[in-house]
Amino acid sequence: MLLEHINQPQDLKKLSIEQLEILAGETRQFLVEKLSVTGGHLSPNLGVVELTIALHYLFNSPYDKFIFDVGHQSYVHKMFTGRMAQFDTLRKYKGLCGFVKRSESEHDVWEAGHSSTSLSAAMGMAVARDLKGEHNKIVAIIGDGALTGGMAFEALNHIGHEKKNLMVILNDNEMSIAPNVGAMHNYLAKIRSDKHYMKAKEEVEYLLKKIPAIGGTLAKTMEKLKDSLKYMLVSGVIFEELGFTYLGPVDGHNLPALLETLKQAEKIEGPVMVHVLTLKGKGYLPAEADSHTWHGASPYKVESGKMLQVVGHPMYTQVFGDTLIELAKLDNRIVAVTPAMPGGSGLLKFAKEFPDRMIDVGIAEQHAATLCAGLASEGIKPVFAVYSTFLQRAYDQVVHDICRAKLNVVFAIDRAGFVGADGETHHGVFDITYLRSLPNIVVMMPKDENELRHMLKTSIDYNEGPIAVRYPRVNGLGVSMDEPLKSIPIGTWEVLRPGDSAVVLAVGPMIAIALEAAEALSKDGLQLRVVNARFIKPMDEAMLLQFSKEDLPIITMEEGAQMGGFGSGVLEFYANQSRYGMQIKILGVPDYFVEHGSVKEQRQEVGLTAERLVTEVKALMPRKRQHA
Ligand SMILES: Cc1ncc(C[n+]2csc(CCOP(=O)(O)OP(=O)(O)O)c2C)c(N)n1
Ligand SMILES: CC(=O)[C@@H](O)[C@H](O)COP(=O)(O)O
Ligand SMILES: [Mg+2]
Repeated sequence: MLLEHINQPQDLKKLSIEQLEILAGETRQFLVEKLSVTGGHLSPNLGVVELTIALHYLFNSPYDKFIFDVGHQSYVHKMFTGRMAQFDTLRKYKGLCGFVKRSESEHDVWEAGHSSTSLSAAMGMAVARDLKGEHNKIVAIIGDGALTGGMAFEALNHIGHEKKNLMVILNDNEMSIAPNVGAMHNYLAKIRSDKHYMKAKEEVEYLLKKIPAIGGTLAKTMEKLKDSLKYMLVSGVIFEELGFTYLGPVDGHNLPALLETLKQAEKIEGPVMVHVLTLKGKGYLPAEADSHTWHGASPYKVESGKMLQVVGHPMYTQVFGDTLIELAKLDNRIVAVTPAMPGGSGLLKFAKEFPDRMIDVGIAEQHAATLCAGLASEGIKPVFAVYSTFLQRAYDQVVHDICRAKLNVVFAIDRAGFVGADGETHHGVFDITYLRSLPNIVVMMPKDENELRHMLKTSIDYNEGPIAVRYPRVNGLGVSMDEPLKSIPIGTWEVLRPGDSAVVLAVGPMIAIALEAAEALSKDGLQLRVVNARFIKPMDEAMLLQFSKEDLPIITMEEGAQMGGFGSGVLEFYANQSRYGMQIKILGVPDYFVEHGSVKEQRQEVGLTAERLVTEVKALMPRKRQHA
């Protein structure tokens, strides 16, 4: 096995081209086997095996810098940079990260997780290199999906203008997570698919090479025509217009062709775009056949290609999708908008049922948000289905275009709270903080999947401005969902368990944890009142005033940043009411980025557990007795 002798990129350089091709096969086998146990981003990584081999074969990482966009396709890079032995811990707690990670290796020069940052980072590194008088290569590897991100266009605009020496490898597999969308996608498809065009291009390029030998006036005329001919036939003319030298498209699985093109690119001054055509999922038939499903694979059986289904009640995501269909049947104002996550957001069935009321804008959260504002300004009821972490990308649009204008946009915020294996770049732990501080917005979170249904109904019925319902990346609790949809009065909480020792104001999945703690405390004679604080904004002020009258110690519990979160809101409320001397404890996510692992491990790490709540309630008791 060649693979076992690859401990560092230099080991690749000792191999012949034939051996590199054998190594590609062994690398795929390694990925398919390892990820059948750990799960992970299988199809993206199977698509970049030859490309990653070629990059490490030709260039000298970490002196030459590889910047992976998103970073979910960096497993092969990690294999060749000394981390093969750690793949059993991929995306596990304290194990190998599923994205590029500077702390793991000197070869990991740029961290991401969110899309479309690689070109800006590459430009920054190129400017830095030139200011320092260094001469290393800078290579950004960006997918066709990530290229639909606005940041990528901002960077292309700047790079093409500044003409810095850097290389952009466009890994074009025609897929985002789902099939890619947009005009850029269509343009790339034209380049990819126009075989006659490619043939003509080859013939004319052959002729252009012969011009000097033709001699006489024809040669002079052809010489004059050369640029316009080249211009006409350079397939990536859009990139050439932006100041790049475009090379390709080249077969991303043909190592000799890849190596030749990259060697050619290396010699070119200024920015170069190398257009590489790959097959997402290459080499593993189930992933080739359905690279959408195999984009983020659960553990699976290699032979059958059957993913091991997680047994449990429907995910909140599925309940969202089903409920939105139910609501959309009754209300034709409803339009769903997704930034390239139709599957992850649970909208595939909706898209089938209402094809003309489902909009996938590509990886373009900023555009998606203001598109929703435009829709709402004309009386449509847009439902912006977005992961909490990716909504961060559109913060100004939420502030400037939606909240300030008080437009009736519904935010269906999925992956709210810890997300598990994707880790720190993907947790939805900041949206409570960044939304509750905005005027005109309602923010709520259900206690279970049935209440999610009612909150969606509430959102559609609400016409006083923007409203957000956030829900976690977990299975529901298995509660009944038979009752007819009903609106919930805005700003009302509910007491789920009575008690007069202390009050816990719990948000979303923290409620189940609070009920477990209450049960344990009752065995010690302490009665914890459990409140479903389902409206983060506006809060139930009547209930808050009641608690201060009863002089009850209060604990808030949220799977979100403590800084500026729901608990902060409770503190602010009492401070503004001049209710001094209240005993209030905030349980949330501390002020650091929580790494990958399982949701359970992440909650354990930050103390969002029943045991912790029991301890905190007991710690508040003596002072309460002192009062008496
Ligand atoms: C800002 C942002 N939005 C959405 C995502 C979710 N996401 C992760 S990978 C991906 C598709 C990327 O497509 P492409 O760049 O073509 O890479 P491929 O998986 O095809 O190799 C998306 C939408 C993200 N990581 N960041
Ligand atoms: C890399 C990326 O951002 C997406 O693939 C993300 O990992 C999807 O997350 P879910 O698995 O929660 O849909
Ligand atoms: Mg792609």
